[in-house]
Amino acid sequence: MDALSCKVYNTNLSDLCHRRTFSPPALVCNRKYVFSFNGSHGQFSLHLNASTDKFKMNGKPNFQLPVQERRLLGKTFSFMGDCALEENFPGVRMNTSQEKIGVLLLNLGGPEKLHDVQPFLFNLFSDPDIIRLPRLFQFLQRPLAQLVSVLRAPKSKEGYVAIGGGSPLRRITDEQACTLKEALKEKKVNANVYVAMRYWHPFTEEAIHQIKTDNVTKLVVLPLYPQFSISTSGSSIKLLMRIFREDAHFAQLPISIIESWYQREGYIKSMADLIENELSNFANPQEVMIFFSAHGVPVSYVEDAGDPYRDQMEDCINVIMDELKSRGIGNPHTLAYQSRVGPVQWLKPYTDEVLVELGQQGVKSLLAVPISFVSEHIETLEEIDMEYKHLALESGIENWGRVPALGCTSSFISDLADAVIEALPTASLVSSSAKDTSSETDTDPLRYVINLFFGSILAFVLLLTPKFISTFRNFLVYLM
Ligand SMILES: C=CC1=C(C)c2cc3[nH]c(cc4nc(cc5[nH]c(cc1n2)c(C)c5CCC(=O)O)C(CCC(=O)O)=C4C)c(C)c3C=C
Ligand SMILES: [Fe+2]
Repeated sequence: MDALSCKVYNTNLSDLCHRRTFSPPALVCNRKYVFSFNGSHGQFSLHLNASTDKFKMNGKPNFQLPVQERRLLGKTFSFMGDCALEENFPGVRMNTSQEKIGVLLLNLGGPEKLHDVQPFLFNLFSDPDIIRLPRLFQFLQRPLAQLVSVLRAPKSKEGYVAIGGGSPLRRITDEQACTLKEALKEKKVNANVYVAMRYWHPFTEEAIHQIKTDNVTKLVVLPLYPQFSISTSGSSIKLLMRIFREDAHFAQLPISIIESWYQREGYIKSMADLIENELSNFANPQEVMIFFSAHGVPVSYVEDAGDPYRDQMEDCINVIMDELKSRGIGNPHTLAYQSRVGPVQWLKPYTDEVLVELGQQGVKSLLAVPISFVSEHIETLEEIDMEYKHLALESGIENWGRVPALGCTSSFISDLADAVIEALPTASLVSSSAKDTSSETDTDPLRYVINLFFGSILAFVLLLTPKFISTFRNFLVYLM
């Protein structure tokens, strides 16, 4: 490891503008080298694939170091010109016996029995990242969650009854955790893999407790959502950061958080494999419309709160379609958003409306591709397989297919293992000084009383306005 010397010269990037020495590569796997250094904008990791000569910066494949001349000389890599990098190949490294690596998988969680549905919905709607109330009204979050969960529960239960009486999410996530542990082991990394659900068992707090008990010395946090949204990975990461800041144990633990990974080659190729495979089941594969259906979020998340979800989703689909094109598959495709809840505007176009339009336009064969989630769940098994299939057939579409969720597909899990390995060198201490403004209201009693006082007055005034009354009525009608 010490034999490494790795320097970058004269690049025009602000963070690489000085001569820098990188860390030794923390792990080498299939000739992939990962170096890290602290730049003025935070910690960076540089990924070098010695087989393909390609660089990745902080997991982004499009990042190109301005390299003018490259030479591979025996055991020395030399990059000259704008950037130079030299290293002696250090050989394969296993994590040491003192090092205990933990991988924390983040997921949503789902009710296992019908009896769990209402409390699960209460947990979901209590999350300020799911129902985003203006600051002054945040004290209404829990009463509103109680009301909405009770009203929504009967409709939700119907869905869970249709898929066998409960969510398969816990079982599938546990299987993914086991398979990931095995994949890491094959790549010479011994790690424990933990599951943290946001709204049902095993809750995030349970996983955190286990990580402490096991004396994990380095942690990689991996959300099981390919694309980032405030409402999914964002909410789970926010909760984790709060726990980490409040627990002295985690102040000493190097942690690396992978926020999104939809652009990873292994994921893209695995999705393309599934699509290619399902297309081959149609009588005329080249005529099939590839219909990506993503879970929606309210438009305000993207347009007001800066959620990158829509951009990442569109980018993800473009990359998958490029991969398919490179395999000679040039089918038409479209993207729509499903599963909206409540009276606000959600990302458009809506899946149900597009299906009807496609039927009217004469599309006869359609392959539905669930794209925002990597395991089967109520919205694939009930909403897509039952409701949307029925709607599509009614609208004139004759041949229907659906791509399965990735689940434990080996190429996909192997890629997740690579993502974990690549994230290890960037693990660093979570700053205790970073301020979490979302919890301020809960912890500052004066602010809470002021909010309660003015919020109650505002709520009272609003309650009397006709617009509010009709919005609220729509809201309830929509939920039931
Ligand atoms: C990327 C995936 C998801 C996003 C984005 C998302 C946002 C989001 N969801 C709701 C409301 C509900 N979601 C529900 C279930 C549910 N949601 C996701 C994924 C995303 N949600 C999954 C995987 C599941 C299913 C879990 C399971 O049991 O299998 C539900 C409960 C089911 C129902 O009643 O329809 C609700 C409600 C909102 C409001 C939101 C964004 C703000
Ligand atoms: Fe959802």
